[in-house]
Amino acid sequence: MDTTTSFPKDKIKILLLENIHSAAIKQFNDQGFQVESISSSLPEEKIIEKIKDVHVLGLRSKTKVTEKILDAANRLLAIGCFCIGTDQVDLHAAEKRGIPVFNSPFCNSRSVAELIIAEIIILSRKLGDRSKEMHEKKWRKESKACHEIRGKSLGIIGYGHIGSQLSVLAEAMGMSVSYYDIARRLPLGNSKMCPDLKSLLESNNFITLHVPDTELTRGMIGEEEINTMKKGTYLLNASRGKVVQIPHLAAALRSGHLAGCAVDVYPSEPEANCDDWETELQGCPNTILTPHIGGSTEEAQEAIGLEVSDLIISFINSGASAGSVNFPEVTMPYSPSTHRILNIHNNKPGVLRDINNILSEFNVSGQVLSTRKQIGYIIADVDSKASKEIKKKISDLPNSIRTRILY
Ligand SMILES: NC(=O)c1ccc[n+]([C@@H]2O[C@H](COP(=O)([O-])OP(=O)(O)OC[C@H]3O[C@@H](n4cnc5c(N)ncnc54)[C@H](O)[C@@H]3O)[C@@H](O)[C@H]2O)c1
Ligand SMILES: O=C(O)[C@H](O)COP(=O)(O)O
Repeated sequence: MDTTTSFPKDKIKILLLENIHSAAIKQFNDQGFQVESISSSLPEEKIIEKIKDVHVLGLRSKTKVTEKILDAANRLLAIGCFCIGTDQVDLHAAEKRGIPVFNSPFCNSRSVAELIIAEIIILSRKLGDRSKEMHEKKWRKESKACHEIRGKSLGIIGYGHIGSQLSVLAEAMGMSVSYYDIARRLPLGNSKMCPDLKSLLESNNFITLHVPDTELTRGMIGEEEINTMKKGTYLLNASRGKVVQIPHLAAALRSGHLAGCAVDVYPSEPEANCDDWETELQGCPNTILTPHIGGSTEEAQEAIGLEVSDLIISFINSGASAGSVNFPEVTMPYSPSTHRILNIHNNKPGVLRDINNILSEFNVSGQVLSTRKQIGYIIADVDSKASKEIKKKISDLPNSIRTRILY
């Protein structure tokens, strides 16, 4: 392939935050890209300072990518969320600027499901308190209010990649499973769908949350929902921190209404490891607190690193946007001895006519277009002799947001 027109690969700058797995760094280095990897997240003002000449930003669940950051990111081609959640990125603002956001929709879902199974047993046998006592030289052997999980009931809120895997694992441990979801989901094994949230809350020994952070889920478990749960229920949250109203959870634990809880996510979380982090849940009985480690296994992080870096490399090298969460998904096989024009434009009537008026003067061997609410994305393989002229004409159109030329 003639690489005279593509942006030189060794000039492409990638900034990775939050200790993204070395598998991703290796993939980017193998492409000849420049990579800077930082183990922590960064506050908005620091990212604004660094983002000016960055082409790809990689992050996990902590880093907030705001419109203010995107306004400063005039070279940014793509964002990679090396995790499942993408609520930390202003997806609307990224779309408007023609910046695709890629994520890894399920590589760490098994890790979360296994953590929840472990925590259900730990809570049911009060292992957290027993272990803490042993470290304090206290021998406290007792079976009171300690139970097997076989024959107990698990209510899953959010029956997606994590919830459904958890359903199968819980049934394998002898639990009965019900779930509540706003979408129709295939019940796996003998699990039962609850018609509404209330019926799930009032009928399960263990209740676990596996929903995204959305307008609908923020604060969805508050005082009323906790009071709907039977006395002695256990609550687990490894979804997003704003889903459960912590003060009401802490009160229910201290009053004895809830028998225990396991929390992995919090309304606000530190940008890096620290020694002074506080939550109202500290000191509550039979309470397991973990620092957002649901997806933190070697297996999950390596798989995520490979998956998301592959998606980004493919977008940089061929314009393929499959796997993005906020962008029209377009891919097109390579056409030999052509140059590839990538154009992202405002999705307005007449734009395609203007582009095709330009392309119609030249030999086009392939063209694919897809649109979303705000933007359209077109890939066209054109005569390499005319590609620079075509790129300039399309780039100059009033509704063009970004136009690239490859090969
Ligand atoms: N603690 C961690 O380390 C960790 C790891 C991975 C994912 N997560 C979080 O868990 C969430 C779920 O992950 P997933 O892979 O299962 O996502 P998913 O998209 O596969 O499943 C989410 C499910 O929740 C349902 N849902 C959405 N809004 C709902 C509502 N208001 N009521 C009931 N159900 C609702 C959806 O229909 C979907 O079935 C992610 O969005 C992420 O925020 C946390
Ligand atoms: O969204 C996710 O996948 C989880 O919250 C994991 O986030 P992390 O990669 O920051 O651990």
